[in-house]
Amino acid sequence: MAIQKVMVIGAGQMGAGIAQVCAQAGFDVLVNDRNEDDLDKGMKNIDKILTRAVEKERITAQSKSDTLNRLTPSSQLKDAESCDLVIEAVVENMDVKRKVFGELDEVAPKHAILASNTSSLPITEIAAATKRADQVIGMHFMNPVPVMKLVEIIRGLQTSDETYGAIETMTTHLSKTPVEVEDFPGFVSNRILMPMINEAIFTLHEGVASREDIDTVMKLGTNHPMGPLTLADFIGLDTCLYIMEVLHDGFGDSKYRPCPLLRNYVKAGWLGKKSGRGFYLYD
Ligand SMILES: CC(=O)CC(=O)SCCNC(=O)CCNC(=O)[C@H](O)C(C)(C)COP(=O)(O)OP(=O)(O)OC[C@H]1O[C@@H](n2cnc3c(N)ncnc32)[C@H](O)[C@@H]1OP(=O)(O)O
Ligand SMILES: NC(=O)C1=CN([C@@H]2O[C@H](COP(=O)(O)OP(=O)(O)OC[C@H]3O[C@@H](n4cnc5c(N)ncnc54)[C@H](OP(=O)(O)O)[C@@H]3O)[C@@H](O)[C@H]2O)C=CC1
Repeated sequence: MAIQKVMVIGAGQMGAGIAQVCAQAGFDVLVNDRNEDDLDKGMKNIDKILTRAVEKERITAQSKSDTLNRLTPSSQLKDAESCDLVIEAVVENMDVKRKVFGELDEVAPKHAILASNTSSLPITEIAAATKRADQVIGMHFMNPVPVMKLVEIIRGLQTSDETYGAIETMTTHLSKTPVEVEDFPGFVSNRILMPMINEAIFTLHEGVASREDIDTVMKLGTNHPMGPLTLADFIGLDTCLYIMEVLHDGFGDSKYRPCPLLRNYVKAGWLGKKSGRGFYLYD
């Protein structure tokens, strides 16, 4: 069955971006969050990004209003009963994701595909919380979603070819490039990116250079658009720590141990740009 209606769960930075690109591609989208304030903030963020796109003449005012009309806020998982695809983008925690998938399995129609935007967690284990493991898949968007062209598509052990094909087609429809990846911790993107970020944090922790100089070296010396500490703040330090823990546990190799400074910052509530403070301060 063709995908027409989508629910995105979690209206944080990733969920809002995913909802936006789905609506821009013509899908009807329910934007779900358990927290009314987060939901409101997510919807306002989408409006802000679309307004900026109109100002820059990248889209028309009509296209902005058509996109907004396709987006409907939702505060109950039960609303998934009308959807063909659900994309989960809640916190990077296996227990939380398994709970969401278990509940979704009860309410989503039998034909619906359940996708996770997880950065690193095993899709096979998330799928095992449902009775439709063949219809569960990883659909890993990159941040910021409206700008970044890649989606890693991760097959769990039981993901069917039909499910894979539907998500590959959907990804192309969103004007993104799909790449098929096996279900290994951190997939490809974060297995490579996150140890680099973690090493940058060790470099700061050991006093090798200041935060600004570490970022400058990687920006000017290796042409990265953002330095690794700025990028960590942008991703969210909690998410970076969760991903390092998944790599560390998943491979059992000490080379993935999270830097103690990263742990301290997360314990302090310094989660990066989203909390106003990480390696840098934000307004
Ligand atoms: C953790 C995971 O699981 C996986 C991940 O996602 S890892 C993170 C992957 N992402 C990255 O590595 C991002 C690295 N950074 C970059 O590519 C760039 O710095 C950036 C695209 C974020 C910003 O680019 P920039 O040139 O520094 O700034 P800026 O000129 O303001 O923005 C460039 C364009 O992106 C758009 N943009 C920037 N931030 C945006 C956002 N949050 N949402 C939507 N659009 C955004 C701007 O509107 C601008 O569009 P135009 O070209 O039409 O003007
Ligand atoms: N940040 C990034 O660069 C990237 C992140 N990802 C992945 O995307 C996912 C989300 O990350 P991100 O958007 O950054 O996180 P955020 O913290 O910005 O947003 C997560 C949102 O999900 C909500 N939420 C948490 N639990 C539930 C639940 N049970 N039901 C409904 N909503 C819930 C949170 O609300 P509340 O505040 O109430 O907890 C919050 O609004 C993670 O799996 C992450 O690994 C993937 C690619 C890139």
